[in-house]
Amino acid sequence: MNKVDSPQVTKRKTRLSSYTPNAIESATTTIKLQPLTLRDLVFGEEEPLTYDDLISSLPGRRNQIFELVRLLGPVDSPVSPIFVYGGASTGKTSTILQVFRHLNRPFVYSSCRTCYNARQLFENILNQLLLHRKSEINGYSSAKKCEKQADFVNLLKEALVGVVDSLKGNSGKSSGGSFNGSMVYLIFDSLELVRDWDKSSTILPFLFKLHDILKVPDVEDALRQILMRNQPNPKLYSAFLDLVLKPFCRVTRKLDELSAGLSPLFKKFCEPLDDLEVNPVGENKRKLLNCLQPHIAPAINEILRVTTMSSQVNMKKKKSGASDSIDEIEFHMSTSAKYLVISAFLASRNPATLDASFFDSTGGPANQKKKRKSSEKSKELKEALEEEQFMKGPGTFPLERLLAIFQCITSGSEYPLEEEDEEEEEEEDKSLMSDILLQVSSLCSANFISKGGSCPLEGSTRYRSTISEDLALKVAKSLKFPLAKYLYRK
Ligand SMILES: Nc1ncnc2c1ncn2[C@@H]1O[C@H](COP(=O)(O)OP(=O)(O)OP(=O)(O)O)[C@@H](O)[C@H]1O
Repeated sequence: MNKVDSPQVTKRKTRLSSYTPNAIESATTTIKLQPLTLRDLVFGEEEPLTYDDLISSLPGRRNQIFELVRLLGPVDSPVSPIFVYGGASTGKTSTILQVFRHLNRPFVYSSCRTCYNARQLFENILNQLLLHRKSEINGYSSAKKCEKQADFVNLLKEALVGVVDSLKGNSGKSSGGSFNGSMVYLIFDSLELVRDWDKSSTILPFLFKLHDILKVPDVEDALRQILMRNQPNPKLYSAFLDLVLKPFCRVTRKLDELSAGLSPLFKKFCEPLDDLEVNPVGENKRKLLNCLQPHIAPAINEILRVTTMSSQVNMKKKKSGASDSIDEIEFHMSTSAKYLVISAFLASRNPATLDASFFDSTGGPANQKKKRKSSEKSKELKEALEEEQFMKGPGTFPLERLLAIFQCITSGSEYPLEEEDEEEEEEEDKSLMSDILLQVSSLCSANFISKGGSCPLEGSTRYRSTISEDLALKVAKSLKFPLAKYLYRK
């Protein structure tokens, strides 16, 4: 590691300390000392990087840095969503975070690797915007409970307005120093992982549309004017739009979709009326709303279904692409490589402290009954681990742990590597262990396992499984390996 890299790693940790698993304890200490401030919305506490330092901190990324800075534009200028993609560990995250450090602009960073469901992702973003950190004091609870997209939009708007006002009020100054602009950028890392946990396939299109959805108040007036054109009963239609335009605009701003969705709903709205030229106000308007209410949600759902249909088709295509590759695994991946994939998955998913309880001396799953008998203490341990696992997401592990799990699950006579006679099996075992590093390296290249930076304390490289539970279960099924028995469940 060269001299430029070392400070970079330290500084990145400072900015992201509240999201990285290892920093939970130090984060707790920090809360007691200092509440979060607006200054925590910019990268770290150190001085911003100069452009030259930025370029030299990321060799080979000059063009990408230049392009990113260009796309982000001058301070406080509107920016369309930017999608950054590229091979694993090619510096996407580092480049983006370092660019923000250089620009010294406020941002919120959430990784879909550590936030592995919609609720965690939404709450993580809101926590940062509301300068809220989970801690012992607040019982590790989030600032807001939020699971649904519609709730998230409302809470996000509220939080953004608050932050932007504060940023403006601070005129870029805070106790920790200055920062540029009064705009907050939302950065989503490892977005591709959303496909693994969002079975409804609505989160990705939603996130890509978030930029538009948040602009709703600006465009609502324009949409209203367009929709009002040629309406025979403008007062009635205007009253109707008062009730429905806002919730509909959260789902789509496309005129064709809006007109198609609003038209049948307007008919329902008119049903109880004898006189269509009426201007419903007060009690009358409330009565009409009550009649309309049961029809609003289904109509919005229908629009949502239509707007996400095309994305779903794309997703399905991608998914079928993925299942093709799963089928390919059936044919092209060796038995030992499959076991390695499963071992890595278990190492990432299960807390290391529970390894002993999952594997007995013969490599089989440990006796579950024995585990259940073990009293209050193990219950507490389980709860603590559950919390820990929840905070961490898929964990990293050293090579030794991977090999230990691999050995355990392959040495059990119940699940032999191949159906061979004993002598051949021994030979196979030897050659397996000798080329295992090669196989791990191949799995890293194929992106089944990702290789993280080395831990400065341990000095050894750490790995992480990148596959979803679905894929792990499919690989396990092909080996007739009972993966579920080895998985730590909440
Ligand atoms: N061009 C580069 N210069 C210096 N360090 C780099 C460069 N590219 C990657 N790295 C280092 O490699 C490691 C992985 O980088 P990073 O996490 O930014 O990659 P990524 O593309 O975001 O990875 P992933 O695909 O897993 O999301 C980091 O330690 C980072 O500092």
